[in-house]
Amino acid sequence: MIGQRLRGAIARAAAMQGPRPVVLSGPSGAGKSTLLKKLLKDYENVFGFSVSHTTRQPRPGEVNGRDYHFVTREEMQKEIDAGEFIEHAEFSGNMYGTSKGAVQAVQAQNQICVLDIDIQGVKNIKKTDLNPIYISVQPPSIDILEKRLRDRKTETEESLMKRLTAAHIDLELSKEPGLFDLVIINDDLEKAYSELKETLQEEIKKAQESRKS
Ligand SMILES: Nc1ncnc2c1ncn2[C@@H]1O[C@H](COP(=O)(O)OP(=O)(O)OP(=O)(O)O)[C@@H](O)[C@H]1O
Ligand SMILES: Nc1nc2c(ncn2[C@@H]2O[C@H](COP(=O)(O)O)[C@@H](O)[C@H]2O)c(=O)[nH]1
Repeated sequence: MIGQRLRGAIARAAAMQGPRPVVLSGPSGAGKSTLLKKLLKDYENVFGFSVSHTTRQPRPGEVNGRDYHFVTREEMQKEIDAGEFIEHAEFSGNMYGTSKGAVQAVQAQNQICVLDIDIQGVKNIKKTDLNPIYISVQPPSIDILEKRLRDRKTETEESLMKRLTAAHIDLELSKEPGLFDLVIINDDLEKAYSELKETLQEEIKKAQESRKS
């Protein structure tokens, strides 16, 4: 009886701390967005996506304000100078960044905030008090990564080369001990997704508990 009460109190105390945000990083084309979309679909009210700003052009099907806030370099620099960003980075010839507002919008909904950011973003978020779970999604090989990026048909030959160069750097830097809490090799999509869900189980439970109370 006492044991049960204690267990209940511990569960409530853990839930009160609130779930930690989640950072998904890894080379462009590794499968972050694919995994994230599955997570957002399966746990609609549990996770919320931190909508980044970018200066790159929208791809067909991308919606301003849902996939990214698509802005000009001048607009983004102005907001950075005004202190509105938690982190920002130059990637493959474009600026990307997470605004304070993007994270606050998700947290205001009581959802677990998921950030999809490159490795420079990871290093910069480490300097903040956000305290997320850091996950690196990686391809089984560079050749497979190149094939996935080519098949996605979103890149020019030039931007593809830039992304592959960045991928080599990412895979090297991500070996730093302690930088990531988990590395997922996204070979089989369902296996990778199961691994992601399993790692986030505790945070999912916390979020579901806090939504009940
Ligand atoms: N396990 C997998 N097996 C085969 N193809 C996959 C797998 N995971 C993702 N893909 C495909 O690889 C391509 C790249 O995936 P995705 O766009 O999710 O990568 P990403 O890491 O989000 O890239 P970026 O950082 O550029 O946004 C997509 O066309 C996706 O459908
Ligand atoms: N440091 C940040 N990196 C970000 C952010 N939003 C996205 N990204 C990363 O950029 C690349 C390319 O994305 P794509 O949509 O053009 O393919 C990818 O690695 C993303 O993770 C951000 O806010 N900050």
